[in-house]
Amino acid sequence: MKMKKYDAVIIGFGKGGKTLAGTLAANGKNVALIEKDADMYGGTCINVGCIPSKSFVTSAAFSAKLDSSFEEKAKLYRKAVEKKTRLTAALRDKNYHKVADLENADVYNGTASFLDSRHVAVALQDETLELEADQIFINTGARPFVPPIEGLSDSRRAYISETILSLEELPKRLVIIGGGYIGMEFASIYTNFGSKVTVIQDGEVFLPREDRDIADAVAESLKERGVRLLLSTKINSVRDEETETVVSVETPEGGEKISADAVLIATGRRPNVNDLNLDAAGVELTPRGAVKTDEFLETNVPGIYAMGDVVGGLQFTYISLDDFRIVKSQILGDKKRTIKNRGAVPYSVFLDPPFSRVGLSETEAAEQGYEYKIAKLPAAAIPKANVLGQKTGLLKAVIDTKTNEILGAHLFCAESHEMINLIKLAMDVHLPYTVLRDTIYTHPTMSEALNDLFNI
Ligand SMILES: Cc1cc2nc3c(=O)[nH]c(=O)nc-3n(C[C@H](O)[C@H](O)[C@H](O)COP(=O)(O)OP(=O)(O)OC[C@H]3O[C@@H](n4cnc5c(N)ncnc54)[C@H](O)[C@@H]3O)c2cc1C
Ligand SMILES: NC(=O)c1ccc[n+]([C@@H]2O[C@H](COP(=O)([O-])OP(=O)(O)OC[C@H]3O[C@@H](n4cnc5c(N)ncnc54)[C@H](O)[C@@H]3O)[C@@H](O)[C@H]2O)c1
Repeated sequence: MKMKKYDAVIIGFGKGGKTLAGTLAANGKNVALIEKDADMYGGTCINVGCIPSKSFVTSAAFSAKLDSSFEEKAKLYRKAVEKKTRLTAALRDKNYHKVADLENADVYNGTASFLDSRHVAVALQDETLELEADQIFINTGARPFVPPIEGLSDSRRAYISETILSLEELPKRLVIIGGGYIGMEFASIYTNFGSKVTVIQDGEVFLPREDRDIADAVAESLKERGVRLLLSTKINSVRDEETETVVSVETPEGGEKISADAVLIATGRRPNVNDLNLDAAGVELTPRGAVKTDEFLETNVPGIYAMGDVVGGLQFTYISLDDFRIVKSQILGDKKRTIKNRGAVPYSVFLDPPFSRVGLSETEAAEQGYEYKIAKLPAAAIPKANVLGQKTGLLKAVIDTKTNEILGAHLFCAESHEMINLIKLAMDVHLPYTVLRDTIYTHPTMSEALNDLFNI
């Protein structure tokens, strides 16, 4: 086996890994970045995750505004797939060159597995290389979990998010298994494209982590847009027939057979550790199968770190990026940034309108014994929401009555994915809510709604 020595080996071309490769190289280190799939340079986000799905969100919202037949919508959908494919190809190329063109960084297209705690084998197409480094970074992401439902893995009409993004024929009837992030976003996307969407959720509570008033507003909006939500529903089997697939379910009201042209599996993503041969390095896993790290993202083996989805925490691109910041702080900086002090982590579910959240819900604030007050505003009261024709929604914030600081916020309204970042910043720097209430915002914008939301 040919051998090569580096200062750092990074396994996986995800957000954390590629950013770290550039930073280490800029700091004079020799770096190897290993990616097993040449169609995945740049990672999940730009190839099969955030970016292509948000390209679909935009195309679908445009399609929803048109008063056209299903056939015309199917044509627009095909164009949306083409647009998404062009976009991801351009980003992939850009991402590849951003690392591969660096003088002291090499990109290898092969599957990496540990030989021991300092050596990694890379299975290239026609040979296997051995790479040695004192620092090794695992950034291998996550892969979809496919539940053991009879007929599901064999169905030729069953897709995961990666593959449905390339399905060129708009399904007339789409069944989505799972009502989490991917389930909700794809339900919103495909209903806007013109599909008849049914979401099947095993749990009895819709959006279980959110306050009921907000979850109810989101569920109501999806139903009004034509999405059928089945809760507490067990799937017995998925069976392909000649022209359709039949999903047999047990709902609280009894058994039902749902016909579909496509079935999307959106039942969570599990850390990608299978190929890594972690035992050889002595790297431990958590009970849920993620790479176990301390708060500085170092594994139990000194010199081996992990970043992103493979760590088993929140699965967002910006968490992978922040993991990079933590690792950078460890190996090049003051060692102060950790997963405990990275601040409030906001999230957005890109529905139409989007739903965004940061910090505590009202239920959590009550459970944790805070004395709090609630600020609420219907989206219909916001001038910009009326301009946009997006009057659906509700904004809610939880405020600590002792400190006047914001404990958390749920924003279900147009542009909430932008607004939530303002609230996150206010929380991180411990601003009293009155600052957001009294500040000048440009007009007409959705952000200016914070003047009114916090006017309590
Ligand atoms: C449909 C969808 C929509 C999403 N939307 C959003 C969103 O809007 N906002 C958001 O923040 N997040 C979103 N996410 C989540 C986000 O994409 C992930 O959290 C993020 O991309 C994870 O990045 P990462 O750095 O952990 O690794 P990844 O980007 O997953 O990269 C890991 C890479 O490692 C490679 N690899 C794996 N094993 C090996 C091996 N043994 N050897 C070599 N290479 C290997 C893989 O091929 C992959 O390219 C979405 C995810 C999906 C699926
Ligand atoms: N906007 C965003 O930031 C965004 C968008 C998409 C995905 N993501 C990331 O991708 C990850 C994966 O998303 P996801 O939606 O696959 O996972 P998820 O964990 O968010 O949701 C999975 C859902 O499937 C349900 N489920 C599981 N097995 C089932 C079964 N047999 N029948 C019916 N329902 C079942 C679960 O109860 C859960 O509600 C998320 O954790 C998220 O971090 C983020």
